[in-house]
Amino acid sequence: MDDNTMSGPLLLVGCGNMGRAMLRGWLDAGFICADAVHVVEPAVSLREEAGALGVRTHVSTETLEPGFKAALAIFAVKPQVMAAALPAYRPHVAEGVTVSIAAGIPLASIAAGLGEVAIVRAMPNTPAAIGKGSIVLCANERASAAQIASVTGLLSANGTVHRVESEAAIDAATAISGSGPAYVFHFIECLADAGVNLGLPAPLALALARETVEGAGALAMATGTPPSDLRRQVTSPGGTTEAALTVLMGDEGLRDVMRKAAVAAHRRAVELAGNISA
Ligand SMILES: NC(=O)c1ccc[n+]([C@@H]2O[C@H](COP(=O)([O-])OP(=O)(O)OC[C@H]3O[C@@H](n4cnc5c(N)ncnc54)[C@H](OP(=O)(O)O)[C@@H]3O)[C@@H](O)[C@H]2O)c1
Ligand code: PRO
Repeated sequence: MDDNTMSGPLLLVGCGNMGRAMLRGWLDAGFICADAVHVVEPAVSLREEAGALGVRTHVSTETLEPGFKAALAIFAVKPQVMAAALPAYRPHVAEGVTVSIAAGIPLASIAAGLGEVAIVRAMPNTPAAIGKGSIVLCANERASAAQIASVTGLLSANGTVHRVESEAAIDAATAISGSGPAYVFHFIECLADAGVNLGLPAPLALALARETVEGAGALAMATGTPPSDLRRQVTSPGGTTEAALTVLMGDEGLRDVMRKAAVAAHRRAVELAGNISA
């Protein structure tokens, strides 16, 4: 590849929750043609779902053409299966750039499975399906500027791409933006439950919780105003928000809970690195 466009086939290995989200983002944005994409996915229902999007599907590497060379290969399989999965792809990825989105798995470990090839480690999140994801990436020394630009170009169909030089930042980002949508979805669940507890019908409580998170997120992005200022704008002295924030911002409040949750996620990312030999 000599610029930031795809000049050959794209190989997606694993089309579960995150692989499918990314594929949808690429296709919906028109960043790739479906018939340039080969998906390897052992699960029949997921393979059929991918096939319905127009991409070519394979149960394993055995049905890839023997001389198949991916310009860009994306590994979206669980960290625990990376070590076993990588070697079969060696002949197919040697000339392109490989992207791994597996939580915790270091660049060096991926190279141990694939050989000394160009590798980008990326951490996306599920809003990638609608082009609203956050993607953090870090490349090894084999990846050329053109290859990194090509990966960045593709992943920008999934959302905002942040390049980092330190691989350690990928594990930290995993705990914040990679897992983060689940924290926000749980917040929506909790806010809706609180509404039901106060007597609102469940569908109305859920609608209000979803709309509030969407609206507050959009306002935070649109204004660029610090979130602490936006919070103060909601908080009338002696009013209702202040009463609630006394609970949320008290000892062992949300800040403390969030920090502990992120530390637990980060610790797990570091543990997952042990699932493949370097
Ligand atoms: N989900 C997220 O929000 C998210 C966000 C950022 C990063 N990630 C990372 O993305 C990766 C995938 O996560 P996920 O949530 O999408 O998992 P998932 O839903 O389990 O999808 C992974 C898929 O890969 C398939 N697979 C297993 N071995 C394979 C092989 N050798 N070749 C091709 N496909 C194979 C699995 O099939 P079987 O189930 O039949 O084994 C499964 O359908 C993980 O490494 C995770 O850390 C996920
Ligand atoms: N989903 C993956 C996990 O839970 C990685 C970040 C989001 O491990």
